[in-house]
Amino acid sequence: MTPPVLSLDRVHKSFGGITAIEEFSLDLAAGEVVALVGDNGAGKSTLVKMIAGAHKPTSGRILIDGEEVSFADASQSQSKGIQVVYQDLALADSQSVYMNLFLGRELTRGPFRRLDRPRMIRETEKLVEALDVRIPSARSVIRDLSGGQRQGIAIARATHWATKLVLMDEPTAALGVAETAKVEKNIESLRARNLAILIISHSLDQVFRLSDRICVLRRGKQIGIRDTRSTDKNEIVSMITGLAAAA
Ligand SMILES: Nc1ncnc2c1ncn2[C@@H]1O[C@H](COP(=O)(O)OP(=O)(O)OP(=O)(O)O)[C@@H](O)[C@H]1O
Repeated sequence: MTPPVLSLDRVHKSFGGITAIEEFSLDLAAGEVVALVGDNGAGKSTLVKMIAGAHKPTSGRILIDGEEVSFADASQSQSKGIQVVYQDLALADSQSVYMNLFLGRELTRGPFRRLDRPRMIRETEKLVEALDVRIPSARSVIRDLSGGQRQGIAIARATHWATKLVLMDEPTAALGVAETAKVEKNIESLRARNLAILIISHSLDQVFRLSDRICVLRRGKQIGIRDTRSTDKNEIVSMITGLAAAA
């Protein structure tokens, strides 16, 4: 049997005296979209950062393809095919689109390893066209782009490099309706490529549109996991808040 792409096994995280995650377990399969929901401070970002290698779990295990991993930093998770799209995007504002797409993995040519700008530009153009990200040019500087265009670039970068798992921390929080729809289409195409996707979203409409399963956190506690098709917003809201569901 193929092991899950990602397994979290009783992961716990505290920051000094603050418990951010009590104990969290989840298996995520290839081609599956799991939504992580919970109120502010529930521990969602902390969980994503642990998977991405930005934080180390205090205890518990993280497995990729059935193998335990312990990432010292984000570049180690990237080399396992994991990419993150953060709320604040982590793009280099003063750099061009194509340099951002290849940040840290720039293409070079010749014995002096000069930057192969024409190839990076060509590949960027192909990618943004395939993902329908409308930007003036691959040479545009990030700070001159709109929020939606930037998010498109962040997702294009994740799409280009991810081979297993994409983590998304509120990818559409700052976007309008049309831009959100485009991002959701991109998420669907990642799923179609058999990537596993863990998405944090505060929009339950979005969560119900995109996810196969919904995992609820409340103040660091894993409240439960539901199949999206066999639950409803009432139940999820009551799990998030701890209050009884409305009749
Ligand atoms: N680096 C840190 N140092 C200390 N405490 C932290 C750190 N990061 C997160 N926390 C704490 O851990 C808890 C969970 O925070 P986290 O950001 O993971 O929540 P969240 O569910 O992503 O919230 P939001 O929806 O507001 O982004 C909070 O109590 C937060 O203050």
